[in-house]
Amino acid sequence: MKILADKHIPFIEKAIEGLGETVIKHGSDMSPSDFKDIDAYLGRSVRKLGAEELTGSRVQFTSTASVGTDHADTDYLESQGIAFASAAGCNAVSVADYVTAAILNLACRRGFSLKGKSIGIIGAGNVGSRAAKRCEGLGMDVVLNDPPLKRTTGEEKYRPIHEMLGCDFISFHTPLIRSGIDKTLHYFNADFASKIRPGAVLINTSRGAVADTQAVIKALDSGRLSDAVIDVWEGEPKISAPLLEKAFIATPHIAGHAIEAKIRAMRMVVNAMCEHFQIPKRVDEKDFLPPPEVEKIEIGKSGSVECRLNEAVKNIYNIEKDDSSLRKILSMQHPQRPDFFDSLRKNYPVRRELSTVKQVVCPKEIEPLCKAVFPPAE
Ligand SMILES: NC(=O)C1=CN([C@@H]2O[C@H](COP(=O)(O)OP(=O)(O)OC[C@H]3O[C@@H](n4cnc5c(N)ncnc54)[C@H](O)[C@@H]3O)[C@@H](O)[C@H]2O)C=CC1
Ligand SMILES: O=C(O)C(=O)[C@H](O)COP(=O)(O)O
Repeated sequence: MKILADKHIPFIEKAIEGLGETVIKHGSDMSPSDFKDIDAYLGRSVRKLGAEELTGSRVQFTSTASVGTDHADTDYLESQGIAFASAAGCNAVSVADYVTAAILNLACRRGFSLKGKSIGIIGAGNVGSRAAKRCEGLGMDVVLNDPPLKRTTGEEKYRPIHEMLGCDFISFHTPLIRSGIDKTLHYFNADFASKIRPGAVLINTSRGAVADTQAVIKALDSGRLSDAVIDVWEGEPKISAPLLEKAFIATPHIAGHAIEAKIRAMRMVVNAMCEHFQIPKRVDEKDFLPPPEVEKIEIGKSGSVECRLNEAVKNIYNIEKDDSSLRKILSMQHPQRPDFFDSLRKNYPVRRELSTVKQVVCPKEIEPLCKAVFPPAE
């Protein structure tokens, strides 16, 4: 068996050792000829996957170590009888950590309290539902919107979109869907912007093209949006410099990049491949996870709750570092920028999920908030 795998799936070489011939490359360095004589492909979201790569290939099994599958032509794969696996839910905790870190950071630096602020969560799946729980725990009013879940479950907790237009924060957690009744392509556009609460905050950790870049820039310029937290960008790795300049927090598509999430994704796709080929081997993420780095965090006693929690979170995940790394792009020549964006993602430092801290010493009066920010490991 011959396997083509993305070099930046952590521990991939070790995990597939002994399973056959392996070719390990970074996704953006792979060319269609790399796919010709392979049986299995273990990829990431950085490389598209469809007819161009697979026509004439003998590949039987393909996969992506990500949740989003918009880079893969799943209709084509199905029509060719090629198996395809993704890593559903692998990084939901990591993205929820990111949203928590972003909201606390924004509230602290802008000097407002989160208590009683409202957030509309569009897409209440693995990420959205976890982000919602954290926000509720922080005292925010949460409105969920998820028409597909509303249709399948009938549950009242999924509200129509117009009910969240008045929210202080709007956070996107949908897949990128290009057409049909659940289309999310350019969901945030000029029309949407004209209906939201003036001064709202936009958070986009879903896919760049869920928001129309020009509409976000205009909404920031006009004050329709007071701030934006942008992790995902239209046309990555070529990103909009004007949006980067205007965003309050801007990061290089790393919300889901906690090491736990990446190893979970690796485990899911390798095991799916072994199952497909009826190979008895299974990998276990415990064999790859490094020990937690931070044993104990003490929450400070002075300052606003938001700033104290923000400082506590920074002990494990400092979102400001990711933001300032990305802003270095602005001092570079245009042709160098996409490679720099890519390199920040390829060489992302080890980041731990917030739940890995063993002990959080928290003043009694804010205990529920500490629990929301540092939830028990799942
Ligand atoms: N920035 C990052 O690093 C990451 C980004 N993502 C992106 O976030 C998305 C969500 O991730 P998960 O929660 O794990 O996926 P999920 O599949 O568990 O949840 C997505 C939810 O969106 C809902 N949905 C679909 N169309 C919708 C619409 N038009 N309006 C409202 N809701 C809609 C679905 O019913 C589903 O419940 C992924 O598809 C991916 O594109 C995911 C992980 C990491
Ligand atoms: O899972 C997803 O969807 C994401 O957006 C991941 O964070 C993408 O990770 P890579 O495939 O770029 O490693």
